[in-house]
Amino acid sequence: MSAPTLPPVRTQSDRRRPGTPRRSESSAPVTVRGLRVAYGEHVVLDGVDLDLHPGETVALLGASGSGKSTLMKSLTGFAPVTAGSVRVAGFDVTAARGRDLRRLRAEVGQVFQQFNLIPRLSVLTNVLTGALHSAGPLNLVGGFSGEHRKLAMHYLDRVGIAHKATEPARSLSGGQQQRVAIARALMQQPSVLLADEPVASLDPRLADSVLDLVRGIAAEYRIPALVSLHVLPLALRHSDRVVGLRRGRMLVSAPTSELDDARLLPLYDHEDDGDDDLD
Ligand SMILES: Nc1ncnc2c1ncn2[C@@H]1O[C@H](COP(=O)(O)OP(=O)(O)OP(=O)(O)O)[C@@H](O)[C@H]1O
Repeated sequence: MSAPTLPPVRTQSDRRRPGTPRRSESSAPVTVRGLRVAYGEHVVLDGVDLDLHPGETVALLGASGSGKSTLMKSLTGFAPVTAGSVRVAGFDVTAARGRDLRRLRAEVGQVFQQFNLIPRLSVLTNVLTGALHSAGPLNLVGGFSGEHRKLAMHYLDRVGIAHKATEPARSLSGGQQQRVAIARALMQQPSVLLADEPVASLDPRLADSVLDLVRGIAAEYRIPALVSLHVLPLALRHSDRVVGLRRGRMLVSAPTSELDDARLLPLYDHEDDGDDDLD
C-alpha cells in the first residue's frame, strides 16, 4: 500500500493535547515496571517489566494461566494492579480515571480470538465502529463523515478486504473477519496494537497470513504490536522479540533471532501444577 493521503480524522496533536497532568515523557509507547497484579490473595503477575517500541512486533508466550491476558488488561486499566507502574501512550494507566482512561483506551487498538464483529452489520460499518471513540455522538448507520468512510476504506484496502465492504460481517470466513477486526482497530489510529490469541480460531495457513499482516502493519504505521500466541513456531516466525511469562513472572525477554524451541519450552513446564499462586 502506498503512503496514504488521508484525512486527518484523528491526529497525533489531538492525542497529545497539552494540559492533562498524567502524561509521561517516556518515548516508548508502552513502559511497564515492576508490575504486580492480584485478584484478591491470588497474585497473577509479579515483577513484570516490559517496553514496547514503535514498529516492533512482540510475541507474548506462556502456558495457560501464566498471565498473558492479564498483562494485556493491565495496559488498558482493566486489571487490579497492586504495585509497579504502567505507562501507555504517555498515560499513567494506574492513575488514569474517567476521561483520561477513555482517552488512554482510545490509544490502544485491540484484536481478539473471536473477532468480536457485529455479524449483521456490513464490513464497512464494523470498521467504522473503531472510530466511535473519536467521532462523537452519532448513529452507526448514517452518522459517520465522508472522511471517516474514506479512512475506513483505506484500512480495509490495507488488510486486503475492501471488496467485501458492503457485505454483512457474518458472511466472511474467519480469516477475513480477523482482517476486518484489524482494520477496525486501525480506525482508532492507535498508538499500540494488542492482539490476544488472534489466530487461535484460524487454520495454520490463515494464521500465518494474519500474523504477517499484523507485523507488516506495526512496521508500516510505526506502532508496537503485542501478540499473545500458543504456537511456538508462529511466534518464532512472526515476531521481532519474544516475552515469555511463567506463573506470572517474566522468564524470557529476548530478540526472536536468539531464540528457538529449546529456549522457550521451559515456559510450559507444568511441574508446579496445582500450586500456581505466586504467594
Ligand atoms: N477476573 C479474574 N478474577 C480472578 N482471577 C482471575 C481473573 N482473571 C484472570 N484470573 C486468573 O489469573 C491467572 C492468569 O490468567 P490469564 O487469563 O491472564 O492467563 P493467560 O496466560 O492469558 O491464559 P490463557 O492462555 O489460558 O488465556 C489465572 O490463574 C486466572 O485464573
